[in-house]
Amino acid sequence: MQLHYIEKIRQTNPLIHNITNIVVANYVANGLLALGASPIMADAVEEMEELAKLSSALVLNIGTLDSVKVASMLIAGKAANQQGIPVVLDPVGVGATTYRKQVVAELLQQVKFSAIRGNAGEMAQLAGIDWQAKGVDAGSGAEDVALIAQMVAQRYQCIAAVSGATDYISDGQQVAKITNGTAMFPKITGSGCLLGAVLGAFLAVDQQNPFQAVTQACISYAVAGEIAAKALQPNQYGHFYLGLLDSLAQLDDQKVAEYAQVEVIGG
Ligand SMILES: Nc1ncnc2c1ncn2[C@@H]1O[C@H](COP(=O)(O)OP(=O)(O)OP(=O)(O)O)[C@@H](O)[C@H]1O
Ligand SMILES: Cc1ncsc1CCO
Ligand SMILES: [Mg+2]
Repeated sequence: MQLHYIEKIRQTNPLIHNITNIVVANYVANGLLALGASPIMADAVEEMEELAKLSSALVLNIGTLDSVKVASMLIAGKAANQQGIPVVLDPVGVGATTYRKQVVAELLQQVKFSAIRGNAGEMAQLAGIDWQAKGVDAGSGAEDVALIAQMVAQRYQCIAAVSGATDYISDGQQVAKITNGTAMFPKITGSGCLLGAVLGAFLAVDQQNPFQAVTQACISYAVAGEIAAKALQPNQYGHFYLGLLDSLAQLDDQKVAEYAQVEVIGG
């Protein structure tokens, strides 16, 4: 079956509202543009409700959170729920501090998320599993990552996407295991944050099949990185940073299908 997510994104040019961190905001906006979506980065509490009416998806990323931003996230999330548009959570570094844990708990309580995306350390924290995370980096732990994805999906009734060398996507029952990608991804900052925004764009064009939308988003993004890395020496991280944007711009659904390395278990 040939899927047409990228074609649909380019045809409909969905507006993706991001409340994201100061490290990656510019990169995420450029990545969404390269893919064919339309980014808006906006934090002011005064404009959250209006933006929910214009946007096709909302992405909340707590990377550089503060109390003002969190207040906007809560209002934006609730307004997006009311409008029926998908909301994505990126719980950056959630295990690192008490404040991050408290904020994520409150967001999860007050906002219904279509998808939560994080690295293994962040998602293990949300699943309540013991894990040695390191700041915003994944760290290591003994637990089966597929199980972490399933647990997060069940606990928060959403699609869970755990990124890493292998990505695991779950709706609570099925788990998709994706082995595309490149070891250059963790050498640039914001690669996970951009993936969270890309989930927003894919969900925006297919609200009926969120598991499929998130799985295809993760495959497409990993394939874009894989193709970008092929043209580079192993340590050309700066070139990869830009090459990933070019590769997203050049990607199409056919190339994704050609490169996809995915296995779906359970269901
Ligand atoms: N070692 C690896 N080999 C292949 N692909 C990888 C590897 N590590 C990460 N990826 C890919 O990198 C992308 C970003 O995921 P990652 O888990 O690195 O995000 P993250 O830790 O949240 O990043 P950041 O916080 O810097 O934004 C995903 O598409 C994932 O598949
Ligand atoms: C490095 C860093 N610190 C807070 S957010 C962020 C971007 C990657 O998660
Ligand atoms: Mg991250």
